[in-house]
Amino acid sequence: MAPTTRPGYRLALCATALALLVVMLGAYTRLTHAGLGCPDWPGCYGFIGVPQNEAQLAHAERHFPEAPVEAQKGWNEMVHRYFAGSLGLLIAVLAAQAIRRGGRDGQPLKLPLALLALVLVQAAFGMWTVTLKLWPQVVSAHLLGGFATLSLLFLLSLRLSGALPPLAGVLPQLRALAALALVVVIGQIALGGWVSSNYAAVACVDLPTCHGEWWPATDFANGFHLTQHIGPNYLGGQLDSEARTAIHLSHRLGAVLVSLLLLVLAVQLLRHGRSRLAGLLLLALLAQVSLGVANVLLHLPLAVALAHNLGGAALLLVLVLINYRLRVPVALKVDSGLRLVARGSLRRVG
Ligand code: HEM
Repeated sequence: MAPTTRPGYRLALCATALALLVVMLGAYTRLTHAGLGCPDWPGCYGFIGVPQNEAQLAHAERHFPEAPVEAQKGWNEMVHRYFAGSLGLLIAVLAAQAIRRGGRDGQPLKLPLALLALVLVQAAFGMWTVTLKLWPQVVSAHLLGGFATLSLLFLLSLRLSGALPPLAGVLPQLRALAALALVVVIGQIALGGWVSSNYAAVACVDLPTCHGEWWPATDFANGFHLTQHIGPNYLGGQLDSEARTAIHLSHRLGAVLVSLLLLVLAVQLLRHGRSRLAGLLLLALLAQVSLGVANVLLHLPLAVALAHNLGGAALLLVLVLINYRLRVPVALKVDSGLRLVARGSLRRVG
């Protein structure tokens, strides 16, 4: 039986693609040091675009003397905001449609509502990113929120796609392993955000050693002092070299842990006949580790840093897909007279 998609599927898919673009634009803004390209929010020096003519530039100088206009950085920031705003509207439409359908016929309701709440929180974090002048805690939370929005939209698309999940029983251990892998990858993404927002990417420029040593001088207490408030302006980073080294090394060690765990998961998927999922996982992992290594050895070229961000998103989506495939969230009728009644179990009907 060919799977039939549910209403809202195409819109959810468009929103997922747009979320990926917004995440990439956010990374571009961060990596081009344009996070403070507009010193206010939601406007830019009080305008809906970047100040251009003489009167607007004079207004900007009068009201924001400490932040001279840099048109390119301003546009990087504003383009990200406009695309993020459009994504918010799209999610609001998805939520309104879900409310109208009232969760009938297995249509998701809680997920679109959770997405709406999340995108509103993201808007607030976007504002704090600017008003708290790139405080790393806020920048990292904003990055994680972006990845969460993307993953949940992808999950919504999967649930609306109507594709039948595999029928064969799945071992609870395999499901638990996949769930653990998802959590660990989220942790690694958070660490990556912390590296980026603390400008620790080039804290070590050799690999696998750092400063020519296997374990150089590090300061974990300051590197992970989450309530620290050094400022006032965090652009370019404020931590000293040893604290940045600690952050950088943690992300490397995290990558080793992630790789080992994902390799075990891939082997288990293969053993359970899920070779395509295993292949996808290995491909995403290999690409992400290679891009991470290239980031270090080539001293963070913009294109590689952007691709590493995209790779993190791809790895996350692959894990969402695997976890979804290993679970059976809704009752689905199938031709053979078998009905899927609960997570992975089969019952004959009729
Ligand atoms: C294995 C899975 C990995 C994941 C999921 C991951 C994820 C991430 C993410 C999400 C970021 C933040 C990007 C941004 O802010 O735009 C990041 C940053 C970074 N990662 Fe990874 N990473 C992984 C492996 C590695 C490896 C193996 C290395 C190198 C040894 C590495 C080096 C870096 C560096 C240098 C940055 C900072 C880039 C910047 O400042 O923008 N990563 N990582």
